[in-house]
Amino acid sequence: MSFFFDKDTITAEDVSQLDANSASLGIPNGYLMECAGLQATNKIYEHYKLNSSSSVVIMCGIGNNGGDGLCIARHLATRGISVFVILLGDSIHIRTQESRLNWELVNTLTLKIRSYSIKNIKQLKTLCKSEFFMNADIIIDALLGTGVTGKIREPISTAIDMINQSNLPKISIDVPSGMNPDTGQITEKSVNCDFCITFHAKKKGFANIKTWVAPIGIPLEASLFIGDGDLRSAIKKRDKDFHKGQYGKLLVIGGSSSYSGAPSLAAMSALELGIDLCICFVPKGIGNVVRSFSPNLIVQEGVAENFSNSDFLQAKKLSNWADAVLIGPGLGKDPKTVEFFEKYILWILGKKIPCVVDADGIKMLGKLFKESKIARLTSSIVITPHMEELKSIVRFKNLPKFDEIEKRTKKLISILEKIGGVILVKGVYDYVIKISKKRSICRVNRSGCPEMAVGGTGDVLAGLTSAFLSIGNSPFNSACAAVYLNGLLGESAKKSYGPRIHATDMIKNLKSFLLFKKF
Ligand SMILES: NC(=O)C1=CN([C@@H]2O[C@H](COP(=O)(O)OP(=O)(O)OC[C@H]3O[C@@H](n4cnc5c(N)ncnc54)[C@H](O)[C@@H]3O)[C@@H](O)[C@H]2O)[C@@H](O)CC1
Ligand SMILES: Nc1ncnc2c1ncn2[C@@H]1O[C@H](COP(=O)(O)OP(=O)(O)O)[C@@H](O)[C@H]1O
Ligand SMILES: [K+]
Repeated sequence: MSFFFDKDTITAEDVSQLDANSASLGIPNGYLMECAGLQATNKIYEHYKLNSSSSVVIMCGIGNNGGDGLCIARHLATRGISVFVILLGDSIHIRTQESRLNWELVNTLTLKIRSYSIKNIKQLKTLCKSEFFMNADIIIDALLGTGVTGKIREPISTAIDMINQSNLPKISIDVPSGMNPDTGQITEKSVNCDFCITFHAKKKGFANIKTWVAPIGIPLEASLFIGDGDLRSAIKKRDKDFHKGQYGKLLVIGGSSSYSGAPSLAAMSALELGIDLCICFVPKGIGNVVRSFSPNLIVQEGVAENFSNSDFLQAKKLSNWADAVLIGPGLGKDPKTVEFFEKYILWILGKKIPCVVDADGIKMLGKLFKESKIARLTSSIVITPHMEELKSIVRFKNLPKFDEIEKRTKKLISILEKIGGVILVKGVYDYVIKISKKRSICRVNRSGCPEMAVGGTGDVLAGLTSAFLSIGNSPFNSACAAVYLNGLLGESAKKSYGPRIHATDMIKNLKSFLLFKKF
Protein backbone atom coordinates (compact mmCIF):
# COMPACT_ATOMS: atom_id res chain seq x y z
CA MET A 1 0.00 0.00 0.00
CA SER A 2 2.90 2.32 -0.75
CA PHE A 3 0.66 5.03 -2.26
CA PHE A 4 -0.93 5.60 1.12
CA PHE A 5 0.42 8.25 3.36
CA ASP A 6 3.09 6.39 5.30
CA LYS A 7 6.39 8.12 5.95
CA ASP A 8 9.87 6.73 6.60
CA THR A 9 10.70 9.40 9.16
CA ILE A 10 8.30 11.52 11.18
CA THR A 11 8.33 14.87 12.97
CA ALA A 12 6.90 15.79 16.38
CA GLU A 13 3.99 17.38 14.50
CA ASP A 14 3.35 14.10 12.64
CA VAL A 15 3.36 12.26 15.98
CA SER A 16 0.70 14.46 17.52
CA GLN A 17 -1.32 14.30 14.29
CA LEU A 18 -1.23 10.49 14.23
CA ASP A 19 -2.04 10.41 17.92
CA ALA A 20 -5.14 12.60 17.43
CA ASN A 21 -6.17 10.67 14.30
CA SER A 22 -5.94 7.41 16.26
CA ALA A 23 -8.17 8.99 18.90
CA SER A 24 -10.61 10.00 16.10
CA LEU A 25 -10.73 6.31 15.19
CA GLY A 26 -11.62 5.47 18.79
CA ILE A 27 -8.21 4.31 20.02
CA PRO A 28 -7.58 5.94 23.40
CA ASN A 29 -4.14 7.53 23.93
CA GLY A 30 -3.61 5.28 26.94
CA TYR A 31 -3.69 2.21 24.66
CA LEU A 32 -0.80 3.58 22.65
CA MET A 33 1.15 4.30 25.82
CA GLU A 34 0.53 0.77 27.07
CA CYS A 35 1.79 -0.70 23.76
CA ALA A 36 4.80 1.62 23.84
CA GLY A 37 5.62 0.58 27.41
CA LEU A 38 5.26 -3.12 26.74
CA GLN A 39 7.24 -3.06 23.48
CA ALA A 40 10.09 -1.17 25.14
CA THR A 41 10.04 -3.54 28.11
CA ASN A 42 10.29 -6.60 25.84
CA LYS A 43 13.21 -5.15 23.93
CA ILE A 44 15.13 -4.10 27.06
CA TYR A 45 14.42 -7.39 28.81
CA GLU A 46 15.73 -9.46 25.89
CA HIS A 47 18.63 -7.21 24.93
CA TYR A 48 20.10 -7.02 28.44
CA LYS A 49 19.06 -10.57 29.38
CA LEU A 50 17.42 -9.30 32.56
CA ASN A 51 16.23 -11.70 35.26
CA SER A 52 14.75 -11.53 38.74
CA SER A 53 18.04 -10.45 40.27
CA SER A 54 18.39 -7.48 37.87
CA SER A 55 17.69 -3.91 38.88
CA VAL A 56 16.80 -0.94 36.72
CA VAL A 57 16.66 2.82 37.28
CA ILE A 58 14.02 4.78 35.33
CA MET A 59 14.11 8.58 35.20
CA CYS A 60 10.73 9.99 34.22
CA GLY A 61 9.56 13.45 33.17
CA ILE A 62 6.06 14.78 33.81
CA GLY A 63 4.87 14.48 30.17
CA ASN A 64 3.88 11.40 28.20
CA ASN A 65 7.49 10.36 27.71
CA GLY A 66 7.62 10.02 31.48
CA GLY A 67 4.31 8.13 31.26
CA ASP A 68 6.01 5.59 28.97
CA GLY A 69 8.77 5.22 31.56
CA LEU A 70 6.23 4.60 34.33
CA CYS A 71 4.51 2.00 32.17
CA ILE A 72 7.89 0.27 31.55
CA ALA A 73 8.47 0.28 35.33
CA ARG A 74 5.24 -1.64 35.86
CA HIS A 75 5.99 -4.20 33.14
CA LEU A 76 9.55 -4.80 34.37
CA ALA A 77 8.33 -5.23 37.95
CA THR A 78 5.71 -7.71 36.71
CA ARG A 79 8.64 -9.83 35.51
CA GLY A 80 10.26 -9.74 38.93
CA ILE A 81 12.88 -7.09 38.18
CA SER A 82 13.60 -4.48 40.85
CA VAL A 83 12.79 -1.00 39.65
CA PHE A 84 13.77 2.38 41.03
CA VAL A 85 11.58 5.17 39.60
CA ILE A 86 12.62 8.80 39.87
CA LEU A 87 9.94 11.27 38.80
CA LEU A 88 11.46 14.63 37.96
CA GLY A 89 8.97 16.99 39.52
CA ASP A 90 5.99 16.92 41.82
CA SER A 91 3.42 14.27 40.90
CA ILE A 92 0.62 16.86 41.03
CA HIS A 93 2.18 18.42 37.95
CA ILE A 94 1.94 15.27 35.80
CA ARG A 95 0.46 16.60 32.60
CA THR A 96 -1.82 13.93 31.21
CA GLN A 97 -4.43 11.48 32.43
CA GLU A 98 -2.53 8.51 30.94
CA SER A 99 0.73 9.37 32.69
CA ARG A 100 -1.10 10.06 35.94
CA LEU A 101 -2.76 6.65 35.79
CA ASN A 102 0.64 5.00 35.29
CA TRP A 103 2.05 6.94 38.25
CA GLU A 104 -0.84 5.73 40.43
CA LEU A 105 -0.30 2.13 39.26
CA VAL A 106 3.42 2.32 39.98
CA ASN A 107 2.57 3.41 43.48
CA THR A 108 0.07 0.61 43.89
CA LEU A 109 2.66 -2.06 43.05
CA THR A 110 4.96 -2.05 46.06
CA LEU A 111 6.75 -5.42 45.88
CA LYS A 112 9.36 -4.62 43.24
CA ILE A 113 9.06 -0.89 42.66
CA ARG A 114 10.33 2.02 44.70
CA SER A 115 9.29 5.44 43.46
CA TYR A 116 10.41 8.96 44.35
CA SER A 117 9.16 12.29 43.14
CA ILE A 118 11.88 14.89 43.22
CA LYS A 119 11.19 18.25 44.87
CA ASN A 120 14.65 19.76 44.39
CA ILE A 121 18.04 19.11 42.80
CA LYS A 122 19.68 18.30 46.12
CA GLN A 123 17.24 15.43 46.61
CA LEU A 124 18.00 14.20 43.09
CA LYS A 125 21.75 14.24 43.68
CA THR A 126 21.32 12.30 46.94
CA LEU A 127 19.23 9.65 45.19
CA CYS A 128 21.82 9.31 42.46
CA LYS A 129 24.42 8.45 45.10
CA SER A 130 22.19 5.78 46.68
CA GLU A 131 23.23 2.15 46.69
CA PHE A 132 20.38 1.14 44.40
CA PHE A 133 21.34 3.70 41.77
CA MET A 134 25.05 2.80 41.93
CA ASN A 135 24.39 -0.95 41.70
CA ALA A 136 21.69 -0.94 39.02
CA ASP A 137 22.21 -2.85 35.76
CA ILE A 138 20.79 -0.25 33.40
CA ILE A 139 19.30 3.22 33.39
CA ILE A 140 16.30 4.24 31.32
CA ASP A 141 15.83 7.80 30.13
CA ALA A 142 12.13 8.74 29.92
CA LEU A 143 12.60 12.44 30.68
CA LEU A 144 11.67 14.22 27.48
CA GLY A 145 10.32 13.02 24.16
CA THR A 146 8.71 14.74 21.20
CA GLY A 147 7.25 17.44 23.47
CA VAL A 148 10.58 19.11 24.21
CA THR A 149 10.63 22.89 23.73
CA GLY A 150 13.26 25.54 24.37
CA LYS A 151 16.24 25.41 26.71
CA ILE A 152 16.50 22.45 29.08
CA ARG A 153 15.13 23.51 32.46
CA GLU A 154 15.76 22.17 35.95
CA PRO A 155 15.42 19.60 37.38
CA ILE A 156 15.58 17.82 33.97
CA SER A 157 18.90 19.48 33.18
CA THR A 158 20.63 17.99 36.25
CA ALA A 159 18.92 14.64 35.64
CA ILE A 160 20.47 14.52 32.16
CA ASP A 161 23.89 15.24 33.72
CA MET A 162 23.35 12.47 36.29
CA ILE A 163 22.47 9.94 33.59
CA ASN A 164 25.45 10.95 31.45
CA GLN A 165 27.84 10.78 34.43
CA SER A 166 26.78 7.24 35.30
CA ASN A 167 28.65 4.26 33.84
CA LEU A 168 25.48 2.22 33.40
CA PRO A 169 24.15 1.24 29.98
CA LYS A 170 21.66 3.94 28.95
CA ILE A 171 18.48 3.45 26.96
CA SER A 172 16.47 6.46 25.81
CA ILE A 173 12.74 6.15 25.29
CA ASP A 174 11.43 7.61 22.02
CA VAL A 175 13.99 10.44 21.86
CA PRO A 176 17.35 10.95 23.64
CA SER A 177 16.16 13.55 26.17
CA GLY A 178 17.24 17.03 25.22
CA MET A 179 17.56 16.38 21.49
CA ASN A 180 15.21 18.11 19.06
CA PRO A 181 13.59 15.12 17.31
CA ASP A 182 12.91 17.09 14.10
CA THR A 183 16.41 18.45 13.53
CA GLY A 184 18.69 16.31 15.70
CA GLN A 185 19.93 19.56 17.20
CA ILE A 186 21.19 19.56 20.80
CA THR A 187 21.00 23.11 22.09
CA GLU A 188 22.64 22.43 25.40
CA LYS A 189 22.79 18.82 26.43
CA SER A 190 21.12 15.51 25.77
CA VAL A 191 21.35 11.96 27.07
CA ASN A 192 24.22 10.03 25.47
CA CYS A 193 22.26 6.83 25.10
CA ASP A 194 23.59 3.44 24.03
CA PHE A 195 20.42 3.07 22.01
CA CYS A 196 17.03 4.63 21.62
CA ILE A 197 13.73 2.78 21.44
CA THR A 198 11.59 5.05 19.31
CA PHE A 199 7.88 4.66 18.61
CA HIS A 200 5.97 4.16 15.34
CA ALA A 201 8.73 5.48 13.03
CA LYS A 202 12.21 6.93 13.20
CA LYS A 203 12.20 10.63 14.04
CA LYS A 204 13.36 12.96 11.28
CA GLY A 205 16.35 14.34 13.16
CA PHE A 206 17.91 11.00 14.11
CA ALA A 207 21.19 10.54 12.29
CA ASN A 208 23.90 8.82 14.27
CA ILE A 209 21.81 7.23 16.98
CA LYS A 210 21.42 3.50 17.30
CA THR A 211 17.66 3.13 17.07
CA TRP A 212 15.07 0.42 17.39
CA VAL A 213 11.64 1.31 16.03
CA ALA A 214 8.71 -0.16 17.93
CA PRO A 215 5.20 -0.32 16.52
CA ILE A 216 2.69 0.83 19.15
CA GLY A 217 -0.66 0.19 17.51
CA ILE A 218 -1.10 3.41 15.53
CA PRO A 219 -3.20 1.91 12.73
CA LEU A 220 -2.66 2.45 8.98
CA GLU A 221 -6.06 4.14 9.03
CA ALA A 222 -4.65 6.99 11.16
CA SER A 223 -2.45 7.93 8.18
CA LEU A 224 -5.00 7.16 5.50
CA PHE A 225 -8.19 8.73 6.87
CA ILE A 226 -8.17 12.44 7.57
CA GLY A 227 -8.96 13.14 11.21
CA ASP A 228 -8.84 15.60 14.10
CA GLY A 229 -5.03 15.62 13.98
CA ASP A 230 -5.00 17.06 10.45
CA LEU A 231 -7.48 19.76 11.36
CA ARG A 232 -5.76 20.62 14.62
CA SER A 233 -2.40 21.18 12.96
CA ALA A 234 -3.89 23.16 10.05
CA ILE A 235 -5.57 25.65 12.41
CA LYS A 236 -2.35 27.39 13.17
CA LYS A 237 -2.00 29.47 16.31
CA ARG A 238 -1.62 33.22 15.97
CA ASP A 239 1.75 34.39 17.27
CA LYS A 240 1.49 36.90 20.13
CA ASP A 241 2.97 39.70 18.04
CA PHE A 242 0.93 39.11 14.86
CA HIS A 243 -0.60 42.16 13.29
CA LYS A 244 -3.52 42.43 10.89
CA GLY A 245 -2.85 40.47 7.74
CA GLN A 246 -0.42 37.94 9.15
CA TYR A 247 -3.12 35.36 9.74
CA GLY A 248 -4.40 35.04 6.20
CA LYS A 249 -5.20 37.42 3.35
CA LEU A 250 -7.52 35.80 0.88
CA LEU A 251 -8.78 36.91 -2.52
CA VAL A 252 -11.98 35.34 -3.84
CA ILE A 253 -12.61 35.89 -7.57
CA GLY A 254 -16.07 34.76 -8.52
CA GLY A 255 -19.66 35.66 -9.19
CA SER A 256 -21.45 36.73 -12.34
CA SER A 257 -24.71 38.42 -13.28
CA SER A 258 -26.54 35.16 -12.45
CA TYR A 259 -24.62 34.02 -9.37
CA SER A 260 -23.81 36.15 -6.35
CA GLY A 261 -24.29 33.56 -3.61
CA ALA A 262 -21.38 31.26 -4.48
CA PRO A 263 -18.49 33.70 -3.89
CA SER A 264 -20.30 35.04 -0.81
CA LEU A 265 -20.58 31.58 0.76
CA ALA A 266 -16.91 30.84 0.06
CA ALA A 267 -15.75 34.19 1.48
CA MET A 268 -17.98 33.93 4.54
CA SER A 269 -16.63 30.45 5.34
CA ALA A 270 -13.08 31.76 5.15
CA LEU A 271 -13.89 34.69 7.44
CA GLU A 272 -15.66 32.47 9.98
CA LEU A 273 -12.62 30.21 10.08
CA GLY A 274 -10.88 33.26 11.47
CA ILE A 275 -8.57 34.58 8.75
CA ASP A 276 -7.67 38.26 8.92
CA LEU A 277 -8.80 39.69 5.60
CA CYS A 278 -10.87 38.55 2.66
CA ILE A 279 -11.39 40.56 -0.51
CA CYS A 280 -14.17 39.48 -2.84
CA PHE A 281 -13.56 40.56 -6.40
CA VAL A 282 -16.88 40.29 -8.21
CA PRO A 283 -18.36 41.67 -11.44
CA LYS A 284 -20.12 45.03 -11.50
CA GLY A 285 -23.62 45.10 -10.10
CA ILE A 286 -23.39 42.33 -7.51
CA GLY A 287 -21.02 44.01 -5.07
CA ASN A 288 -23.82 45.19 -2.79
CA VAL A 289 -25.40 41.74 -2.69
CA VAL A 290 -22.10 40.26 -1.50
CA ARG A 291 -21.55 43.13 0.94
CA SER A 292 -24.95 42.47 2.47
CA PHE A 293 -23.71 39.12 3.84
CA SER A 294 -21.26 40.77 6.21
CA PRO A 295 -19.66 44.13 6.91
CA ASN A 296 -16.44 42.19 7.56
CA LEU A 297 -16.04 41.43 3.86
CA ILE A 298 -14.12 43.76 1.58
CA VAL A 299 -15.78 43.84 -1.82
CA GLN A 300 -14.41 45.22 -5.07
CA GLU A 301 -16.29 45.31 -8.35
CA GLY A 302 -15.06 44.69 -11.86
CA VAL A 303 -15.77 46.84 -14.90
CA ALA A 304 -18.84 45.07 -16.29
CA GLU A 305 -21.57 42.63 -15.27
CA ASN A 306 -19.41 39.67 -16.23
CA PHE A 307 -15.63 39.43 -15.91
CA SER A 308 -13.60 40.06 -19.05
CA ASN A 309 -9.99 40.77 -19.96
CA SER A 310 -10.51 44.36 -18.80
CA ASP A 311 -10.51 42.98 -15.25
CA PHE A 312 -7.19 41.20 -15.62
CA LEU A 313 -4.94 44.00 -14.30
CA GLN A 314 -7.02 44.48 -11.16
CA ALA A 315 -7.18 40.69 -10.58
CA LYS A 316 -3.37 40.56 -10.86
CA LYS A 317 -2.92 43.46 -8.45
CA LEU A 318 -5.21 41.92 -5.84
CA SER A 319 -3.59 38.50 -6.25
CA ASN A 320 -0.18 39.97 -5.51
CA TRP A 321 -1.62 41.33 -2.25
CA ALA A 322 -3.15 37.99 -1.25
CA ASP A 323 -1.59 34.97 0.47
CA ALA A 324 -3.96 32.73 -1.47
CA VAL A 325 -6.61 33.00 -4.17
CA LEU A 326 -9.87 31.19 -4.81
CA ILE A 327 -11.23 31.47 -8.34
CA GLY A 328 -14.34 29.97 -9.79
CA PRO A 329 -17.44 30.05 -7.57
CA GLY A 330 -20.31 31.50 -9.58
CA LEU A 331 -18.12 32.76 -12.45
CA GLY A 332 -20.62 31.62 -15.10
CA LYS A 333 -19.78 30.76 -18.67
CA ASP A 334 -19.89 34.05 -20.52
CA PRO A 335 -17.36 33.83 -23.41
CA LYS A 336 -15.61 37.00 -22.19
CA THR A 337 -15.28 35.49 -18.71
CA VAL A 338 -13.78 32.35 -20.24
CA GLU A 339 -11.15 34.52 -21.96
CA PHE A 340 -10.44 36.35 -18.70
CA PHE A 341 -10.12 33.08 -16.80
CA GLU A 342 -7.68 31.65 -19.35
CA LYS A 343 -5.45 34.67 -19.19
CA TYR A 344 -5.56 34.79 -15.41
CA ILE A 345 -4.92 31.09 -14.82
CA LEU A 346 -1.92 31.00 -17.18
CA TRP A 347 -0.51 33.97 -15.28
CA ILE A 348 -1.07 32.50 -11.82
CA LEU A 349 0.38 29.11 -12.83
CA GLY A 350 3.61 30.95 -13.57
CA LYS A 351 3.49 32.95 -10.34
CA LYS A 352 3.11 29.99 -7.96
CA ILE A 353 0.64 31.96 -5.79
CA PRO A 354 -1.33 29.29 -3.87
CA CYS A 355 -4.66 29.01 -5.61
CA VAL A 356 -7.88 26.99 -5.41
CA VAL A 357 -9.91 26.47 -8.59
CA ASP A 358 -13.51 25.40 -8.10
CA ALA A 359 -16.87 25.15 -9.84
CA ASP A 360 -17.07 26.99 -13.21
CA GLY A 361 -13.30 27.48 -12.98
CA ILE A 362 -12.84 23.71 -13.22
CA LYS A 363 -14.91 23.49 -16.39
CA MET A 364 -12.86 26.29 -17.92
CA LEU A 365 -9.67 24.49 -16.93
CA GLY A 366 -11.01 21.46 -18.79
CA LYS A 367 -11.30 23.55 -21.93
CA LEU A 368 -7.70 24.74 -21.53
CA PHE A 369 -6.48 21.16 -21.22
CA LYS A 370 -8.52 20.10 -24.27
CA GLU A 371 -7.04 22.90 -26.35
CA SER A 372 -3.54 21.99 -25.05
CA LYS A 373 -3.12 25.50 -23.62
CA ILE A 374 -2.22 23.87 -20.31
CA ALA A 375 -0.21 20.66 -20.09
CA ARG A 376 0.04 20.29 -16.35
CA LEU A 377 -1.01 21.93 -13.09
CA THR A 378 1.63 23.11 -10.66
CA SER A 379 1.86 21.91 -7.06
CA SER A 380 0.56 25.28 -5.80
CA ILE A 381 -2.89 24.68 -7.33
CA VAL A 382 -5.73 22.80 -5.68
CA ILE A 383 -8.74 21.82 -7.76
CA THR A 384 -11.92 20.60 -6.08
CA PRO A 385 -13.99 18.69 -8.66
CA HIS A 386 -16.81 16.25 -8.08
CA MET A 387 -16.85 13.30 -10.43
CA GLU A 388 -18.61 15.03 -13.34
CA GLU A 389 -16.37 18.09 -13.11
CA LEU A 390 -13.33 15.83 -13.07
CA LYS A 391 -14.55 14.24 -16.30
CA SER A 392 -14.45 17.68 -17.92
CA ILE A 393 -10.68 17.71 -17.31
CA VAL A 394 -9.53 14.14 -17.87
CA ARG A 395 -11.20 11.34 -19.74
CA PHE A 396 -12.09 8.19 -17.87
CA LYS A 397 -15.04 5.87 -17.62
CA ASN A 398 -16.02 4.29 -14.38
CA LEU A 399 -14.17 4.24 -11.10
CA PRO A 400 -14.24 1.53 -8.46
CA LYS A 401 -16.88 2.30 -5.78
CA PHE A 402 -16.23 5.03 -3.23
CA ASP A 403 -15.36 2.56 -0.46
CA GLU A 404 -13.08 0.31 -2.53
CA ILE A 405 -10.30 2.52 -1.30
CA GLU A 406 -7.22 0.76 -2.58
CA LYS A 407 -8.56 0.16 -6.07
CA ARG A 408 -10.13 3.61 -6.37
CA THR A 409 -6.95 5.31 -5.18
CA LYS A 410 -4.79 3.44 -7.70
CA LYS A 411 -7.16 4.25 -10.53
CA LEU A 412 -7.50 7.93 -9.55
CA ILE A 413 -3.74 8.33 -9.31
CA SER A 414 -3.24 6.79 -12.74
CA ILE A 415 -5.85 9.17 -14.19
CA LEU A 416 -4.58 12.26 -12.40
CA GLU A 417 -0.90 11.68 -13.19
CA LYS A 418 -1.68 13.26 -16.57
CA ILE A 419 -2.66 16.61 -15.03
CA GLY A 420 -0.61 17.00 -11.83
CA GLY A 421 -1.39 19.36 -8.92
CA VAL A 422 -3.43 18.66 -5.83
CA ILE A 423 -6.88 17.29 -6.57
CA LEU A 424 -9.73 16.99 -4.08
CA VAL A 425 -12.23 14.61 -5.65
CA LYS A 426 -15.55 15.14 -3.85
CA GLY A 427 -18.01 12.38 -3.14
CA VAL A 428 -19.37 10.19 -0.36
CA TYR A 429 -15.73 9.61 0.54
CA ASP A 430 -13.55 12.48 -0.62
CA TYR A 431 -10.13 11.60 -2.07
CA VAL A 432 -7.35 14.16 -1.70
CA ILE A 433 -4.48 13.35 -4.03
CA LYS A 434 -1.14 15.00 -4.53
CA ILE A 435 0.51 14.01 -7.75
CA SER A 436 4.27 13.92 -7.60
CA LYS A 437 6.92 12.41 -9.85
CA LYS A 438 8.63 10.88 -6.81
CA ARG A 439 5.57 9.43 -5.14
CA SER A 440 1.91 10.42 -5.37
CA ILE A 441 -0.03 10.30 -2.13
CA CYS A 442 -3.68 9.99 -1.22
CA ARG A 443 -5.75 10.69 1.90
CA VAL A 444 -9.41 9.82 2.25
CA ASN A 445 -12.12 11.75 4.07
CA ARG A 446 -15.13 10.03 5.57
CA SER A 447 -16.77 12.95 7.39
CA GLY A 448 -19.98 14.37 5.93
CA CYS A 449 -23.53 13.22 5.31
CA PRO A 450 -25.83 12.77 2.31
CA GLU A 451 -27.81 15.87 3.34
CA MET A 452 -24.80 17.88 2.20
CA ALA A 453 -25.61 17.14 -1.44
CA VAL A 454 -27.31 20.54 -1.78
CA GLY A 455 -26.23 23.77 -3.47
CA GLY A 456 -23.51 25.76 -1.77
CA THR A 457 -21.72 23.14 0.32
CA GLY A 458 -19.01 22.92 -2.34
CA ASP A 459 -18.56 26.70 -2.13
CA VAL A 460 -18.07 26.40 1.64
CA LEU A 461 -15.46 23.71 1.01
CA ALA A 462 -13.62 25.87 -1.54
CA GLY A 463 -13.69 28.82 0.90
CA LEU A 464 -12.26 26.70 3.72
CA THR A 465 -9.56 25.19 1.49
CA SER A 466 -8.38 28.60 0.35
CA ALA A 467 -8.55 29.96 3.92
CA PHE A 468 -6.27 27.16 5.15
CA LEU A 469 -3.93 27.97 2.25
CA SER A 470 -3.91 31.65 3.19
CA ILE A 471 -2.64 30.94 6.73
CA GLY A 472 0.36 29.07 5.39
CA ASN A 473 -0.65 25.42 5.05
CA SER A 474 0.53 23.42 2.05
CA PRO A 475 -2.04 22.88 -0.73
CA PHE A 476 -2.32 19.18 0.20
CA ASN A 477 -2.75 19.80 3.94
CA SER A 478 -5.22 22.64 3.24
CA ALA A 479 -7.41 20.38 1.13
CA CYS A 480 -7.29 17.61 3.76
CA ALA A 481 -8.16 19.87 6.70
CA ALA A 482 -10.90 21.68 4.76
CA VAL A 483 -12.71 18.62 3.49
CA TYR A 484 -12.66 17.03 6.95
CA LEU A 485 -13.95 20.21 8.60
CA ASN A 486 -16.57 20.70 5.87
CA GLY A 487 -17.94 17.21 6.52
CA LEU A 488 -18.00 17.76 10.28
CA LEU A 489 -19.87 21.03 9.75
CA GLY A 490 -22.45 19.20 7.64
CA GLU A 491 -22.91 16.61 10.37
CA SER A 492 -23.12 19.28 13.04
CA ALA A 493 -25.67 21.32 11.05
CA LYS A 494 -27.78 18.18 10.67
CA LYS A 495 -27.67 17.66 14.44
CA SER A 496 -28.66 21.27 15.09
CA TYR A 497 -31.30 21.78 12.42
CA GLY A 498 -32.42 18.36 11.21
CA PRO A 499 -31.98 16.80 7.78
CA ARG A 500 -32.90 19.90 5.74
CA ILE A 501 -29.61 21.74 5.88
CA HIS A 502 -28.24 24.61 3.86
CA ALA A 503 -24.69 25.74 3.31
CA THR A 504 -25.48 28.80 5.45
CA ASP A 505 -26.29 26.50 8.40
CA MET A 506 -22.80 25.02 8.12
CA ILE A 507 -21.21 28.48 8.18
CA LYS A 508 -23.42 29.55 11.09
CA ASN A 509 -22.14 26.57 13.12
CA LEU A 510 -18.45 26.98 12.28
CA LYS A 511 -17.19 29.13 15.16
CA SER A 512 -19.13 27.40 17.93
CA PHE A 513 -18.20 23.98 16.53
CA LEU A 514 -14.47 24.74 16.62
CA LEU A 515 -14.84 26.18 20.10
CA PHE A 516 -16.75 23.13 21.32
CA LYS A 517 -14.18 20.73 19.86
CA LYS A 518 -11.42 22.84 21.48
CA PHE A 519 -9.66 23.50 18.16
N1 LIG B 1 1.76 10.66 20.60
C1 LIG B 1 1.77 9.36 20.64
O1 LIG B 1 1.23 8.77 19.76
C2 LIG B 1 2.41 8.67 21.77
C3 LIG B 1 3.40 9.33 22.50
N2 LIG B 1 4.03 8.73 23.50
C4 LIG B 1 5.09 9.41 24.26
O2 LIG B 1 4.76 10.75 24.49
C5 LIG B 1 5.89 11.57 24.22
C6 LIG B 1 5.42 12.95 23.96
O3 LIG B 1 4.73 13.36 25.11
P1 LIG B 1 4.49 14.88 25.50
O4 LIG B 1 3.89 15.58 24.35
O5 LIG B 1 3.76 14.88 26.79
O6 LIG B 1 5.94 15.46 25.67
P2 LIG B 1 7.19 15.06 26.55
O7 LIG B 1 6.92 13.94 27.45
O8 LIG B 1 8.33 14.95 25.62
O9 LIG B 1 7.44 16.36 27.44
C7 LIG B 1 6.54 17.35 27.68
C8 LIG B 1 6.76 18.01 29.01
O10 LIG B 1 8.13 18.08 29.34
C9 LIG B 1 8.44 19.34 29.88
N3 LIG B 1 9.45 20.01 29.04
C10 LIG B 1 9.35 20.29 27.72
N4 LIG B 1 10.46 20.91 27.29
C11 LIG B 1 11.28 21.00 28.36
C12 LIG B 1 12.56 21.55 28.55
N5 LIG B 1 13.23 22.13 27.55
N6 LIG B 1 13.11 21.49 29.78
C13 LIG B 1 12.46 20.91 30.80
N7 LIG B 1 11.23 20.39 30.68
C14 LIG B 1 10.64 20.42 29.49
C15 LIG B 1 7.16 20.12 29.99
O11 LIG B 1 6.66 19.96 31.29
C16 LIG B 1 6.27 19.44 29.01
O12 LIG B 1 4.94 19.51 29.41
C17 LIG B 1 6.59 10.84 23.09
O13 LIG B 1 7.92 11.19 22.96
C18 LIG B 1 6.40 9.39 23.50
O14 LIG B 1 7.42 9.02 24.38
C19 LIG B 1 3.70 7.38 23.92
O15 LIG B 1 3.01 7.47 25.13
C20 LIG B 1 2.95 6.60 22.92
C21 LIG B 1 1.97 7.33 22.11
N1 LIG C 1 -23.69 11.83 -0.12
C1 LIG C 1 -22.74 12.49 0.51
N2 LIG C 1 -22.16 11.98 1.63
C2 LIG C 1 -21.21 12.65 2.27
N3 LIG C 1 -20.73 13.85 1.89
C3 LIG C 1 -21.25 14.42 0.79
C4 LIG C 1 -22.27 13.77 0.04
N4 LIG C 1 -22.56 14.57 -1.00
C5 LIG C 1 -21.79 15.66 -0.91
N5 LIG C 1 -20.98 15.58 0.15
C6 LIG C 1 -19.97 16.55 0.57
O1 LIG C 1 -20.42 17.87 0.34
C7 LIG C 1 -19.39 18.69 -0.19
C8 LIG C 1 -19.82 19.34 -1.47
O2 LIG C 1 -19.86 18.38 -2.46
P1 LIG C 1 -20.66 18.54 -3.82
O3 LIG C 1 -22.10 18.63 -3.51
O4 LIG C 1 -20.24 17.47 -4.72
O5 LIG C 1 -20.10 19.90 -4.31
P2 LIG C 1 -20.71 20.98 -5.28
O6 LIG C 1 -21.46 21.92 -4.39
O7 LIG C 1 -19.52 21.59 -5.89
O8 LIG C 1 -21.59 20.25 -6.26
C9 LIG C 1 -18.16 17.79 -0.33
O9 LIG C 1 -17.29 17.98 0.76
C10 LIG C 1 -18.73 16.40 -0.30
O10 LIG C 1 -17.85 15.52 0.28
K1 LIG D 1 13.47 10.29 26.38
